[in-house]
Amino acid sequence: MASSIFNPPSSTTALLLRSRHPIRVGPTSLRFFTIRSSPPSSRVLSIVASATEASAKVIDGKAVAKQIREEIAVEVSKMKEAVGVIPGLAVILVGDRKDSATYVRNKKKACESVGINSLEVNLPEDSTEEEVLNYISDYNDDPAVHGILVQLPLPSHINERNVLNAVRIEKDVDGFHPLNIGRLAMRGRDPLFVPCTPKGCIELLHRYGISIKGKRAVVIGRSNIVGMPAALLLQREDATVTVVHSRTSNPEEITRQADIIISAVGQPNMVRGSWIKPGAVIIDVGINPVDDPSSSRGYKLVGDVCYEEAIQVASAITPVPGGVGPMTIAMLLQNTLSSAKRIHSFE
Ligand SMILES: Nc1nc(=O)c2c([nH]1)NC[C@@H]1CN(c3ccc(C(=O)N[C@@H](CCC(=O)O)C(=O)O)cc3)C=[N+]21
Repeated sequence: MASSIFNPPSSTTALLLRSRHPIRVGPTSLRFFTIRSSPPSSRVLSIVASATEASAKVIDGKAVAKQIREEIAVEVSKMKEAVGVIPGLAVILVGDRKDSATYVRNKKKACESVGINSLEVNLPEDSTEEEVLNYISDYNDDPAVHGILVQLPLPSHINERNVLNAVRIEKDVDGFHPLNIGRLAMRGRDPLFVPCTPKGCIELLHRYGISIKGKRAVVIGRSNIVGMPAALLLQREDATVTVVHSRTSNPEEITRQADIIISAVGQPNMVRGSWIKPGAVIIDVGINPVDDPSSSRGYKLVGDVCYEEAIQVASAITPVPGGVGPMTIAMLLQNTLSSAKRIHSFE
């Protein structure tokens, strides 16, 4: 799979070309350069004044995800042509949480858009653990299925650990199996799959030419599905990583040292402008519904980071929606394709 560093989608190409250099992570961001290089005439002074209310570059996850889907579609048809195999993703949804149903529908649509087969089973809320395990076992043995995803969260009477352990690691496209996580944590070892959301965060940094090596990174949140694997991935990319969590004293002070911030806590607008070092790059994983009577849905989605404040301080930031969310799904498709390739020894 092509994942070259200077390979942004068409809508961001212009921005990157204009800036000539990739974004510098750290206090010397381009906007300060603009200010210093302005001659001191009164007309220019007003430009300088507005430039100090700088605004960060917006990292367009939706556009990058679209480009990745296009790349995957090409690979899927190549594979079909060469070996007659179509990658297949099986999604297991238990219960009728509205948000989960929406995510599953979006995953299905995304599969269709790139030519991946999607199988879906929607089990009732009161299904037993055994019933869920039986479906997993069938998909484990089904040669048309290359990836299995059990939508989380599961109803509380089902043991998540037993369920995730049951997915064959060769089909664990979520990357949640303990053996995949264990390999991710070890130097000199490689997991078969990297969890989709953290992988999407790193892919955004790569595609925007933001270097990670030697940078100070702070991950806010330590969940098994985002925070912890994001910290492991950043460390594999040679960042110096600190994890800030609910029991951290001075989270603001620690976060302010970061060149790169990945926030995955699920608290709307928790990270304020004062938490951010000027020029830092912010990847906001939070997708938090907050009441909004002016919206037709009655709510809107906001991130963990107070966007209006952050955009004044950071050099680049992902929006919510349109940032990490679409990348999560693109990475799921990528993992499913690479699983099918590996199982059929293609490439
Ligand atoms: N086994 C499992 N794997 C997952 O990957 C998984 C899961 N369970 N459970 C739930 C979370 C959440 N998740 C999202 C994926 C895409 C968007 C997404 O595309 N969001 C859009 C907005 C969508 C909207 O407007 O409602 C965006 O941010 O632009 C959001 C959330 C995957 N998850």
